[in-house]
Amino acid sequence: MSAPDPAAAKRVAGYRAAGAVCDGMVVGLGTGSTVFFAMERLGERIAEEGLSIAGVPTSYQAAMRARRYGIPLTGLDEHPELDLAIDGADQVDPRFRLIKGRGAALLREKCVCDAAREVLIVVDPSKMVETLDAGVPVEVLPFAAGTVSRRLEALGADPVLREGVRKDGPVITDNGNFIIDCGFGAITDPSRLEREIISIPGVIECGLFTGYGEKITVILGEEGGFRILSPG
Ligand SMILES: O=C(CO)[C@H](O)[C@H](O)COP(=O)(O)O
Repeated sequence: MSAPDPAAAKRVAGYRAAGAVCDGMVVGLGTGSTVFFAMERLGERIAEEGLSIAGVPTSYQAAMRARRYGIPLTGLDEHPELDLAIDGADQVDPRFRLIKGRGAALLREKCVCDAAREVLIVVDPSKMVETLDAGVPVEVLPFAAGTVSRRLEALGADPVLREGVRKDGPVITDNGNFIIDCGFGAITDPSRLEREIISIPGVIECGLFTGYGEKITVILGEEGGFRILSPG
């Protein structure tokens, strides 16, 4: 039996999400390999069907991809309420609480998730877990990285400043901040942990998304098809 192909599953999920977009919608565009498949398909629909939409990108990378695929862009100032957002995730639990931020786009991703009436989370099966236990990325004001790290340690984390790849020193986010990655082990109360992290002075945002389960639909791509998982 051949090994599962995450890229094939991601493509199925992304393409299915793009199929849910209707003419005239303003759509939040997440960051990451799965949502980029959705953007690829949206680009095809714009070219083939004349689909008319505008996208709100969550990172420079998402904006660059959108331009490549011919998706017109707008912002939250023009559209503080979005019809839909499409985004990926690093982990999803049965109550649709998420860990996001592998790509360091979590701050704008949370703004877009919050602004959207409906959110499609596109994932491959490796992302579905019973208990969230991946590292939680925390976006931090550089000035306060030291004090924030101490406070995160007091919450039980092992904070590690994220380093650049092909760039010396820390990753600088699209918003000019640092990312501190925090392993907590199995997270028994993700909502409480999210509240505790974001209440630390100097923390801009964290990658726990625990308050959006009601408006999230998960599109779980598999090699041979997909499953739509609804809240509740
Ligand atoms: O949160 C994210 C970026 O900050 C991504 O959505 C998440 O990491 C999933 O990425 P991929 O679809 O490439 O697995």
